[in-house]
Amino acid sequence: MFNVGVVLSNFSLGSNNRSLRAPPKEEDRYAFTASYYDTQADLMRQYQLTFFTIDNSIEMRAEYPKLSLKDLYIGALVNIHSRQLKIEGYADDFTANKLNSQAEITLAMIKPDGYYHIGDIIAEIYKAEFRINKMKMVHLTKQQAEEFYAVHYGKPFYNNLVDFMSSGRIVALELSKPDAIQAWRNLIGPTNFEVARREKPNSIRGKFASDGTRNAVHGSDSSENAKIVESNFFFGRNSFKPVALFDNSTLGIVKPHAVNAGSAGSILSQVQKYNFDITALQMFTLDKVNSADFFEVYKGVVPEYLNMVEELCSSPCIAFEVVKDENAVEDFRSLCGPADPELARVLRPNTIRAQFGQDKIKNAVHCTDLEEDGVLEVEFFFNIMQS
Ligand SMILES: Nc1ncnc2c1ncn2[C@@H]1O[C@H](COP(=O)(O)OP(=O)(O)OP(=O)(O)O)[C@@H](O)[C@H]1O
Repeated sequence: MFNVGVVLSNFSLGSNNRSLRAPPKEEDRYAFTASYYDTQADLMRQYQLTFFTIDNSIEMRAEYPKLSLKDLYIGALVNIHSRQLKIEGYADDFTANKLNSQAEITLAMIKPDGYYHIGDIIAEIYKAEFRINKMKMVHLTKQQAEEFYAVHYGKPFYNNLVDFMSSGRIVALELSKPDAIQAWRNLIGPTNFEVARREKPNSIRGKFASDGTRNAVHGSDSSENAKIVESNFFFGRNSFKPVALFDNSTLGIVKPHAVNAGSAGSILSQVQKYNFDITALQMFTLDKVNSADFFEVYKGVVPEYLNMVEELCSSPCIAFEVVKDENAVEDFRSLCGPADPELARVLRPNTIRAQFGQDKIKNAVHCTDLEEDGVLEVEFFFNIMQS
């Protein structure tokens, strides 16, 4: 049972990292079967425990069909047997060489004038086979906009650019795929909106830019800028003022299976098309405790409770605050449709769950059930989880 397993943990007890050295010889390693009672999942887990005498290190190996190679990238949070692990780096040259070339990082931004096209732009990102590693809606202060665009300080368009970039909500996204920087710049099109419209009418700027400064999106211009400067600017700190309104609002979550299927952009497009305002948006990776906390009210009430918890923490989800002048909770529930997608396809074929849901657990989106819980659920993500 262990031959298709993943290394679950590798705690080096010696001073050197064993995996960076020559492979151990047979006589240096001793293998055992072992078990561990996982209290979170209420399950007995089976492992192969290997002990390496050469440096007193261990390896635990177990079958793990839920995980795939695409889930493992630098910065990813993965939940394995009720433990949340952060992937921090590559442990050997083979992995680094093989995966680095497959996963260049770029920083994309949907600028304030792209706000009403957030869903459409995210749909294009998935269609072009980028992976979204991180995503966060923020509202830059003037000082933060000046810092981000410091390289243009003194140019004639600088003040206008800073005013514009701090004038409304933006969405920052860390994207990856092979040759991501160039691929994203090709997808967004020329900086100048007139050139974009004339020469690349189907590019993002060709479709959505409206003047020299208001050109809908941003893209990094070099690998160093993307990772060290720009991604860090948005995701390496938490000093942005809150964007959620916590008023007349309700919570939506694009569930992990729908994120993995690349449907998040199309789902958000529908939300925007029906005139809901998306006032906060962020990708989260929940652990099992957070997921169980969030669904606590369903415990003992709906038979699917445990499966709902498992699905929500299985990989990244995208939470968003939805605002409407009145009836936000009820109207958004109506757009999502019946909880069972099979039923939704028969009764309400235009709803989100009818179009993107698979079954009662993987039903594409979560929406708040009760009027009085709308703001509370928004607070769970954009107050408690965010901080
Ligand atoms: N001549 C200009 N007039 C007005 N605004 C400009 C001008 N040149 C650049 N800008 C604004 O400044 C931003 C940054 O300019 P830059 O030359 O770095 O272009 P870019 O790399 O294509 O854009 P971005 O950095 O936003 O991806 C542009 O996207 C645009 O919003």
